This record gives sequence, C-alpha cells and structure tokens, in this order.
Amino acid sequence: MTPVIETAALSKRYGRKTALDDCTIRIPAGRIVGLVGPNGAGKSTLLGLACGLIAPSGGRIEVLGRPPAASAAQLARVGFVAQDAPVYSGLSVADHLRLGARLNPGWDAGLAQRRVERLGLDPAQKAGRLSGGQRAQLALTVAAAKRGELLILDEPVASLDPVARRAFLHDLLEFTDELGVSVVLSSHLLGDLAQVCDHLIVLAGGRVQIDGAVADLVAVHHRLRLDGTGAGALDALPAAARVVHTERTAAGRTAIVRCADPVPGAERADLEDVGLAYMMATEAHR
Ligand SMILES: Nc1ncnc2c1ncn2[C@@H]1O[C@H](COP(=O)(O)OP(=O)(O)OP(=O)(O)O)[C@@H](O)[C@H]1O
Repeated sequence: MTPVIETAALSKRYGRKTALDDCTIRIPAGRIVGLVGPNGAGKSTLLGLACGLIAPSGGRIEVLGRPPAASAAQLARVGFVAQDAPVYSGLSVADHLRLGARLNPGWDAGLAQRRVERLGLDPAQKAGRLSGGQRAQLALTVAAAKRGELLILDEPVASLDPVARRAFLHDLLEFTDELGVSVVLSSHLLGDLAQVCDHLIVLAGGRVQIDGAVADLVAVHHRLRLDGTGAGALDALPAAARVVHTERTAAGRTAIVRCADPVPGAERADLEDVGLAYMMATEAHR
C-alpha cells in the first residue's frame, strides 16, 4: 500500500535557521499518527511541507505517492487544519459549509450536515462567537467533509479544556474509523495522543528522534525504577540495552531503557514515557 507520507533526507531552512533536518520517515496508510516535540521542534514545518504550503530546502517528500500540492486533484486528497483551528469569524456555521461545498469537488454535504447536527452547532451562529472547542470541531468538520484520504491536524486540541479535548479526540477516532481516513496530528499533550494514536513520531531539534508503530515502540522500551544512584540496576542491563533518558521525580529516579529483550525488574513503558524520554534526552544534549 502507498504510504501516506514518505520523506527522504527532507530539510527546511529559513535563512540560516534549520527548522527540519535529514528527516526520513514512512507513514503507512490507515494510521492515526501523533507528531510530538518541544516548541520549535519543526512539527508545523513538517506538516506545512506535507500540505505543500512550504517548499523543501532539500530532500524529498511524497504524500499519498505524489509530490504535495502537485495539482488540484492532489490538494483534494488532503484535509488540513492549521494551528488554532482557523475559521472565518464573520461567517456563520452554515456559510462555512456552503464555502466548503463550493471549493471542494468531493464535498460530502451529508457528512457535514450530520456532524453539525450531532455536535449541536447552530447553523446560524457566527464562527467568531463559537467556543474554542466548537471552532475546532467546525474546522475539523470542514476538513473531513472534503472526503480526502489524509487529514493533517496541527495542534487541533491545544486551546481546549480536558473535557472538550477528550470529546474531540473520541469523535476523531469514531469518524476516522467510519471514513477510513489516515490522520497525522501534532500535539504537546502526550497523554491525549496515547488515547488515539497507533503511530508516534518524535521530533526534537529539527530531527526525527523516533518513528514507528506505538505497539512496536512500547514493546522495546522499559521503565526501570532506580535506587540511589541506580548504578547497580544500570550496570546489570543486558548488553544490547540503551538508556534513553534518566529522570528524578518525587517518586524517585527512573530510567527509560530501549531493549528488544526483557529487562529484569522493569515495567513496560507507555507512549507518554517513550515520547517524553526522547524529547528530554535531546533537550539535555543541546
Ligand atoms: N517562517 C519562518 N521564518 C523563520 N523561522 C521560522 C519560520 N517558521 C518556523 N521557523 C523556525 O523554525 C523552527 C521550527 O518551527 P516550527 O513552527 O516548525 O516548530 P513547532 O514544533 O511547530 O513549534 P511549536 O510547538 O512551538 O508550534 C523554529 O525555530 C521557528 O522559529
């Protein structure tokens, strides 16, 4: 199956600033991908490249097997919601749907209508008067009703409270299942991503730190509690093990260890442990 996004040595520079460097990833179809990284890691840059909004400085990127934004037909295959869920504040909910219908050849008016009704959005309400959660849902509705094959969402839940975030992500899961669409969403909220993502990409310092199916990543990462300096436990690790990061918290010191074999005394790491360990390890080396 054609990957939804495939890059090779992709880079993007803004003047002398390298925002993305030597990025090589392959995202299979049908995944819900969490893209995480600290501020300035290059997440929006990677998503902008995937949408064809910006051009690479080097390397190659293909989206659904073609260069991004190669044609109007290619643009119609990708739904994009930029950071802060942009909507037209002077236009009503119904105006957004009318505009979507006019601009998108594959517009699914029934889907848009059903979502607006189910979310309880008043069609006559101006978008500028909607809550942050409702605006995010409206932007997602417009992107979804394009009926593309890939949805790219840049920090869609950043401004939402925990209850609205949970509702948004639950809804996203339901309709991606229904539409069979692949999703790439960036977020700082690893706990939220753990609820919905089956593929994780960690970017830090403009570079991909880790990329893979969540099930594969958690299978080879372990959380090891350390006593005192932890020297004993770390010395006893299998030869193939690599300590990704150690951290001191109120509960004591913990190491996140990468190892394909079992690590005696360790627990299975979760998506949050893995994402955070790679981000913090990179920051610690800067
Ligand atoms: N148009 C631009 N001109 C110059 N530098 C830019 C531009 N856009 C991004 N950058 C720089 O590129 C780097 C990556 O930015 P990017 O917005 O991709 O990061 P991000 O991971 O999305 O960050 P955040 O989580 O804060 O949204 C940053 O150092 C940023 O300052």
